[in-house]
Amino acid sequence: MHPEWGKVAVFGAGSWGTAFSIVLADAGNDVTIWARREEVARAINEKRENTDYLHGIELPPNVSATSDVQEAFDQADVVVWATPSQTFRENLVAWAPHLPADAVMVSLMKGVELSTLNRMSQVMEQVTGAGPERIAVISGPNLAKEIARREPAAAVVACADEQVAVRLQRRVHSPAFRPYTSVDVLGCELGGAYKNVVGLAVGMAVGLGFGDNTTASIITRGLAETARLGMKLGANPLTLMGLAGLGDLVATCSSPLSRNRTFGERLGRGQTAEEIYASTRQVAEGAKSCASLRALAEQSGCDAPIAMYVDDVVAGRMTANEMMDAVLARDTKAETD
Ligand SMILES: NC(=O)C1=CN([C@@H]2O[C@H](COP(=O)(O)OP(=O)(O)OC[C@H]3O[C@@H](n4cnc5c(N)ncnc54)[C@H](O)[C@@H]3O)[C@@H](O)[C@H]2O)C=CC1
Ligand SMILES: O=C(CO)COP(=O)(O)O
Repeated sequence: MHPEWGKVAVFGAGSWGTAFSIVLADAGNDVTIWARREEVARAINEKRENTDYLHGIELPPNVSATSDVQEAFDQADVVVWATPSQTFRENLVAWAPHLPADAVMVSLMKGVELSTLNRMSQVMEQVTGAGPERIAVISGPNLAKEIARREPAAAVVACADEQVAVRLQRRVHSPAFRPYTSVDVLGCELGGAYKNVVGLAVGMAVGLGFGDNTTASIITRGLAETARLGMKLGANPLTLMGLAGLGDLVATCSSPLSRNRTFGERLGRGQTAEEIYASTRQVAEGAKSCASLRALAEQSGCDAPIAMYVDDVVAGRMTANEMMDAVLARDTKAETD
């Protein structure tokens, strides 16, 4: 390990927390993963594998795991959050008293809290009282399985303090993972949450049997919708054209590995959200964030038909087929309105 670096604590031993630990380890960090279940921590330490979430991937020797919060934080100067967004606040309230005072916190999560419409950086700020120089986001086209196989990929490291972003960039730059810096935390978070909702809509189109014209149209209008809300909220539109916006949108909407796209595909084939939830324990953030992004758009006076209709389908108020008809029947307008 680098002589000036502390340890990195990764909270969440799901697919992304585990895959990102490989990036961190390959970049030269000592990593401790906090796992909610002790047997997952034990499997990581003894079998060098997270059999539940990343089967068949051998973890590097500088990754260990624990289910003890204090042990996970010990010696950490960077803390990475990789749990589902909707339960993050209650988790963080429990973890915050043990958080090392100067540690920089990094969110890998891609969702907007339903009860408050807050982004994860806002939750971090509210619960821990940390300033913007200790709050960062890493986001991009990063499907966990591909990252775990060390397939080349890039992402954005965003922090309001550019020097902190540059320091974090060094901590996550591995031979297969190329990070770019940004100061646009809001844009990165919005891009990450919105692409999941658009991924659901694309999945529905695929499930209904439609082809590439349909999916390309949804991706493009999804990006327009993301940019419309993003600009209203103060994001840099170029962020939404970058890796945390367009890049992630393309990866999610094109890949059968995406849980959001798969969730949408099953809705398109006529399953209900409840049936899908009952058959998987993996998180599809868009199924919840469609409602928060819809509400955020309504609050901002922004037209957001994709978030609105996806929310209606997930909530069972409309079928995927009815959604496609409704989208096409909307009043016509100029493309750039
Ligand atoms: N899987 C991927 O390819 C990527 C995922 N993300 C984001 O990372 C975040 C985590 O996703 P994944 O790791 O993929 O999810 P996952 O479903 O694979 O794993 C979630 C992890 O959180 C834990 N967990 C679930 N509920 C919890 C609770 N109430 N309290 C504490 N821990 C809890 C689970 O035990 C599991 O370890 C999400 O916001 C997702 O959008 C971001 C980039 C890539
Ligand atoms: O965020 C991701 C890829 O960047 C993962 O997407 P899913 O959550 O849809 O699998």
